Amino acid sequence: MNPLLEVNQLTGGYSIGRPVLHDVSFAIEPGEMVGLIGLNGAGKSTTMKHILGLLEPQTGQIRLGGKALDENPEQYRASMAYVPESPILYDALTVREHLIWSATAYGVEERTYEERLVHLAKLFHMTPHLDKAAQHLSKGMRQKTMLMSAFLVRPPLYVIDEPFLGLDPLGIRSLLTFMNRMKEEGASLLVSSHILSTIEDYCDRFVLLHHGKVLVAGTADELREKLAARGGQEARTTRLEDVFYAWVGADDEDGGELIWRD
Ligand SMILES: Nc1ncnc2c1ncn2[C@@H]1O[C@H](COP(=O)(O)OP(=O)(O)OP(=O)(O)O)[C@@H](O)[C@H]1O
Repeated sequence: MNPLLEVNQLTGGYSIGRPVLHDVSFAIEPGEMVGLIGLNGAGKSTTMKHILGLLEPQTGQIRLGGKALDENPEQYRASMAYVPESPILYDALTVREHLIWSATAYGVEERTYEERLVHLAKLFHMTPHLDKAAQHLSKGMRQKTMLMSAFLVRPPLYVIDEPFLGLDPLGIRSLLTFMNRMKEEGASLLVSSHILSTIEDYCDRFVLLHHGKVLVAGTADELREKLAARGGQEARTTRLEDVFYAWVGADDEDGGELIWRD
């Protein structure tokens, strides 16, 4: 199967000569959910901005459906929906108006829009809030509005940055349920999070970023094996989150450059 998204030896960031990302490579197959994991400042959002085309690679390439952004910008952009870390909403527009705007921008037919709207509003417990202006929404409701706008569209790829912050436990469960459903229907998802334990059971694979480099990538079992092979035998039984953060935390204390060796 051809990957839907290919990030190939990406070096990039905000200014030439001072890259934030160094030689980052990973791919996502159709129907796969991949967790992009790392500490604050590891480069997760920067990687996503490159995938969206908001930043240009200094070296390396990104392909979506086999094509780079400049080969077919319209198709590239229409093939993904993005949920940013901090909700970006128009204060004066209601939740419903945001959803209509999103459906229109992506060409979702009216009947399909209505069906999806009812389902998503129910799932995220937003039915009573659909006609509230964004400025009157709570933080979690703002986040849910962004998520619903993305999920209305049903693109091949979802890029979701820190989706769990601000959501209550019911919201987190609704989101995980829906992401799983999208995955089963063949969509691909790239989800960044610090909270590895929340997505450990949902992601097919993980890409662990540290100081802008891919430290290690693979399934949860593969990561455990690799970590255990480094001498941490407890990695076979401990939660992946504890193993990973103990490891990168120790690296930061040493001030050393941690490089994964297979
Ligand atoms: N707009 C920007 N201009 C210049 N540097 C930036 C900008 N945004 C982020 N950076 C830098 O890029 C590096 C990676 O930041 P990034 O936001 O990608 O990390 P992250 O893994 O998403 O972190 P967090 O978990 O805190 O959201 C950091 O050193 C940060 O200071």
